[in-house]
Amino acid sequence: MVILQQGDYVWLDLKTGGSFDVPVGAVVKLCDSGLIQVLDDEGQEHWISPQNATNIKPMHPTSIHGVEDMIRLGDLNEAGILRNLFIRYKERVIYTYTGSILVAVNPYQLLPIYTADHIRLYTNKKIGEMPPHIFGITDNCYFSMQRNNKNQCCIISGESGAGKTESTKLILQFLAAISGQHSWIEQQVLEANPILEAFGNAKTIRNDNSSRFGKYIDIHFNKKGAIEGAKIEQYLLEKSRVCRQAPDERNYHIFYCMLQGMNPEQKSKLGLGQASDYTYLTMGNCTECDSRDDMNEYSSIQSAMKVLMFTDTENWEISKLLAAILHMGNLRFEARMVKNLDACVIVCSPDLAKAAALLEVDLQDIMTCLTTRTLITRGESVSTPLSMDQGFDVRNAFVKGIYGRLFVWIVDKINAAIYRAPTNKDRVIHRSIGLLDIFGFENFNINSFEQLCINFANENLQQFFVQHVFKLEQKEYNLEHINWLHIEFTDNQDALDMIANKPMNIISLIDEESRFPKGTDATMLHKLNSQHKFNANYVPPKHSHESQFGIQHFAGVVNYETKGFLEKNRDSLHSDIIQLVHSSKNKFIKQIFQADVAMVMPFSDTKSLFILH
Ligand SMILES: Nc1ncnc2c1ncn2[C@@H]1O[C@H](COP(=O)(O)OP(=O)(O)OP(=O)(O)O)[C@@H](O)[C@H]1O
Repeated sequence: MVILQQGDYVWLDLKTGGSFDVPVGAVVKLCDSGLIQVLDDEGQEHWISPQNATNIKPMHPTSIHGVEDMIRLGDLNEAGILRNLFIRYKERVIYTYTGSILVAVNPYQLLPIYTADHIRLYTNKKIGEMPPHIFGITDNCYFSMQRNNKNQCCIISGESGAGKTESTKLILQFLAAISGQHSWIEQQVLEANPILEAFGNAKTIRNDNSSRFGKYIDIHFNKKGAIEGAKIEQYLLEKSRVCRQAPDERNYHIFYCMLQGMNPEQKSKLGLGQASDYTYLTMGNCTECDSRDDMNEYSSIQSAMKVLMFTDTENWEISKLLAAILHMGNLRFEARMVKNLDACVIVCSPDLAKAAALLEVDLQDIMTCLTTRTLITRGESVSTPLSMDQGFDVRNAFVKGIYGRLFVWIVDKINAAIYRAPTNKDRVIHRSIGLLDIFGFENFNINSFEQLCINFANENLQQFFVQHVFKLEQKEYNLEHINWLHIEFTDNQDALDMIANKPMNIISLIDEESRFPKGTDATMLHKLNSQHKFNANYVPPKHSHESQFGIQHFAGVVNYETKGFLEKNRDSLHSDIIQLVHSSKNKFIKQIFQADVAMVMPFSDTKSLFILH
């Protein structure tokens, strides 16, 4: 039995029955009148009868005022962790350690904790010597690299809007400051961010500046510890956003910035108007974003591009492609019937002419490519009409293809400026810190192929964590015959095996069905069900007409809607589009499609046979 006194801190289990039901912290206000009166952390009063006192448990002293390192918590459970973060957050303390992990809670306001003084205070200090801080963990990382001559890596993970990108920028800022040279290369590394954000970030309902791609920045240091270069890798840009945005969301910032910031003369050369003129920019019914200044951003992007050695010509070529994308988005299709087959035509419009002019392709060729498809059977090419929906799909795939390749080209261009491959001599002293800024686990009302890819990436990160924190650590204890209490943990290896490792895994079945000409989302789901229905990590649809399947991820079950899965996975352009690019007089578009065009094998004078991955 628990005897409580006024002023005691307790855990109060309200058992609300919700999916996220954890006890909350509370303080005892009265307990001499039969009932116990408690006030919880959120300011709610509760009267508890002694019979219900099982709902109340005394709080460990470490949880009462919170701790800087949660490893020290006596109540090391979900409630203990959440309360610890909560009471610190109320005091505007956003950083807390859990051993070598830093937990950051987004303050959504500028706190005065990133000044030059803070940089000085955290430089060359041991973890624990100063209160938890992103600079503290970065300093630790930098000095481990220097002292132990070992490459380091920071993994930054969290849900959208949690503050990953801001944290990455703060880490970079600290590293630039302590590495001490303020060199040109250092400035170039810092200026890569505005460019990446312009082309890879967008306003979503959760975050006005949401990164729609993952990135890994490897920062290289010379033997004196100064930044001497960096290399950026990008993953999984959300290309669908170029053609479609959910309500209250925007397309990539660069489009709006360009329309606001470009001078009228340039705009008229590109035939551009304002954001509200373009279907691709208005699908979310939102062309402006309160927290952003598109016009000013445009000039920052321009100067960052100069720092990263984008020439004026390259810059102009990029603008031409962006403008062409906007004009393509305004094309109108009309349905027709041709020889009893669904067909379509493109309505002649200034947008069509402008797109053709900017892409430097024949107007008639664009029309043909977007409304028909050439099939090659037994050496003969046959043209079949596309339905209006198919025409839209081909147009959108083309546009996504341009934007996706443009993004890759831009990252390559940045790398050309900031990356210097180490010579053999350098390799010995070459040291690096890698920063992984990657999308966190996602579970929306409707989850699609993108969420499967994102959650798969997170399953891998979780396994990395499980390996290092539990498996390898416990193995070492055993080897050294250390007496220890086995720690229970959930190993997600089985889920990973089912998704991507074992034969007939989910990804391989999706891939296989995507390559199969007659494969549909439904046939794919059928194969997934037959293969995995008895796997504990697979949740088959309850009814045969359902188009969803579920996966038991480490962070919970996610249901995936399979409609559209194969189209997204195929993601390759049909051969006529590659042929169109091949015929273009625009050298830049040819350059960004280089790898695809190289796959074109001459077949006859006018037609080609394509082997696409
Ligand atoms: N340390 C911080 N101090 C002040 N504001 C912050 C901090 N971290 C994040 N924010 C605010 O939160 C917003 C969202 O942060 P950020 O873009 O870094 O999230 P994210 O985790 O990278 O999200 P996404 O996955 O959508 O890209 C920022 O634009 C900024 O306004």
